Amino acid sequence: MSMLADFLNDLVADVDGLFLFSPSSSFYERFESVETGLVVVAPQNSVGADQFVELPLEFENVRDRVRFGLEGAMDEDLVDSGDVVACALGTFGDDSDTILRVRADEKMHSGMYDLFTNSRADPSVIRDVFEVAIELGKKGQKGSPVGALFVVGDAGKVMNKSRPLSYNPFEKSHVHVGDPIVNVMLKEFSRLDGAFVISDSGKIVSAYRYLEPGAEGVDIPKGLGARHMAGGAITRDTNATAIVLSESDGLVRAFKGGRLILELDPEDY
Ligand SMILES: Nc1ncnc2c1ncn2[C@@H]1O[C@H](COP(=O)(O)OP(=O)(O)OP(=O)(O)O)[C@@H](O)[C@H]1O
Ligand SMILES: [Mn+2]
Repeated sequence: MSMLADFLNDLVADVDGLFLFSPSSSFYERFESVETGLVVVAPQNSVGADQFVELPLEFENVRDRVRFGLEGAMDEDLVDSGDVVACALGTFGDDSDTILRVRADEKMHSGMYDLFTNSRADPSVIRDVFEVAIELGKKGQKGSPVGALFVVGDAGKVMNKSRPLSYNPFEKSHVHVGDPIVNVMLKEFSRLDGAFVISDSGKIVSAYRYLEPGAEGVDIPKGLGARHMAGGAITRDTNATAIVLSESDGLVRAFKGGRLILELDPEDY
């Protein structure tokens, strides 16, 4: 099997760093003293690594997990764009069963890391809302494209800067994003006007809100309409994150601090 050993050698030759994803402590200890550029990527830094990137959620998809780890490491200046790193991770279980070689690239800098780590709402709430938006974007509503606007976090302030367009179907309910039945409701109500308001912990506070933020100082790409403008602007006036599905181009965008920080095509997910 020397050819296979050669191949493995090639795979890790001249790398600038080694990323261990959720390593066990015994696995980590094997590398701890020898490697420079060692970065641990995990939900918690249970091994006490010096260089650590927190995963806010376990990405089932390996590409997403690696991309998130690299993006976090770039944001934290643990690697530079252009660096080539080896990653050790578990694809089928907790034990490391996979080695991959990848170049940290500005192109994989989607804003996802920043969105999760610097938002007020729980990372899992942001993820659940993304999933609803992506699913809606893929399927539309009964086959035709729909748009939707979700404002996540800092809900009290968001409510103060908005008004109802219609009765609020979530008025006395205590339902949360991520419950399967709620996702069905969100999709159903997305056909109607206005925004959903969701709390830091994921409670659906309201549907049908007309947002009235000040649009001053909002830096949003030209060509986006009122839904995106309102979604973007509310994140400047409050500490909310806005996740917007466009009816016209089908993309999902996220805004924070009055800026567009992420744009993705549901068909890629
Ligand atoms: N201030 C607002 N608050 C809440 N919802 C809004 C607001 N402005 C517009 N919308 C919603 O966005 C919908 C689409 O508006 P518009 O086409 O101007 O937005 P857009 O940014 O071009 O979005 P899309 O790409 O989906 O067309 C409106 O029908 C309305 O439901
Ligand atoms: Mn439009």
